[in-house]
Amino acid sequence: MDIKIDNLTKNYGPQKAVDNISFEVKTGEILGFLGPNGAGKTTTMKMITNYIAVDKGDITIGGGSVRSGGEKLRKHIGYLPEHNPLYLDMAVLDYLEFSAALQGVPGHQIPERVKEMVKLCGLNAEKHKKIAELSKGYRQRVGLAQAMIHNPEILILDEPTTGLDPNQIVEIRKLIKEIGKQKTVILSTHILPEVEATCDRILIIDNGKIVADGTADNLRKQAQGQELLTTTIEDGASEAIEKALRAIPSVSAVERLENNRFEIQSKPDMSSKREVFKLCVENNWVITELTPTETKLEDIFRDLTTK
Ligand SMILES: Nc1ncnc2c1ncn2[C@@H]1O[C@H](COP(=O)(O)OP(=O)(O)OP(=O)(O)O)[C@@H](O)[C@H]1O
Repeated sequence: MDIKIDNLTKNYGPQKAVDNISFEVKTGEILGFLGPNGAGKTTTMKMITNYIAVDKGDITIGGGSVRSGGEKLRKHIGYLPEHNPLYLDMAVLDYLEFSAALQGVPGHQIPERVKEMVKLCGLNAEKHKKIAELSKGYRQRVGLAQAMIHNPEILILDEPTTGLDPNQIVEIRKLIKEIGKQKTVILSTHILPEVEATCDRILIIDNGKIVADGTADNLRKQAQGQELLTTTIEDGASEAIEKALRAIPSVSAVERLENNRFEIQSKPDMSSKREVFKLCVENNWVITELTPTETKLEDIFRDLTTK
């Protein structure tokens, strides 16, 4: 089920939280929603899940507008809110049965659905415990199970791995990736490697506006523009090597990192690899390292959101 967002705007009084954004998410796609604190991620997610009303613009889910059919559309959506509200006094199984009934799962299907979610979310060993007795990570798993209990076609996950230990993070990411093959998933996070590990596409929002939309590779390419190489060249004096590198016509800047290790920036749309190689052959210098430096997602994020 596809989600289409058209010119969506939300204000809280004078505070503009979401400012005229448009994007689409297709079935089978996992979209990573990134942005600094207060960027508008949760507000957007709350509008998609119909927890708060849209001010301007529209959201269509499977072709139906949230403006006219919000209640009906809710059954297609599973939502893990940022603070994962749970009934702490309930046992895991009771809570999941209760959530299933709330979400309109027919009574005779509830035991089977609960069983499936317990298995999928790795809750078997904890299923008889009260939620209050669970660790943070297991509470998060219960939140995920609750979000998926009615087998929704769309999953909206607000910071799903917050508070999890590294092992649990890997497991929950695996789980989301698996689920995302058939469903439409939007997840927000502050953890940049998480987006690379889990998401097909990244949307970066800042001050209520979309500032980037694409795959991690695309964003990197856009940000890179210029080739950046790290090289170690041996068997020559570092001053002479640096001078010769600077003289290569395609090179725009050279920075010496350590003794004979340099960072070479090429001019826009030019590559210096072959010239560096030829230079070393001519001078009997030996290249022991020549690697293109990847722009990190962190750098792209900082670049786009700290203006
Ligand atoms: N109920 C509210 N009343 C007034 N302002 C609000 C309310 N909820 C959010 N805001 C404001 O709207 C803006 C967007 O907030 P939102 O919670 O959507 O950001 P976010 O990207 O989810 O941030 P975070 O990463 O910190 O969770 C912020 O300036 C915030 O202070």
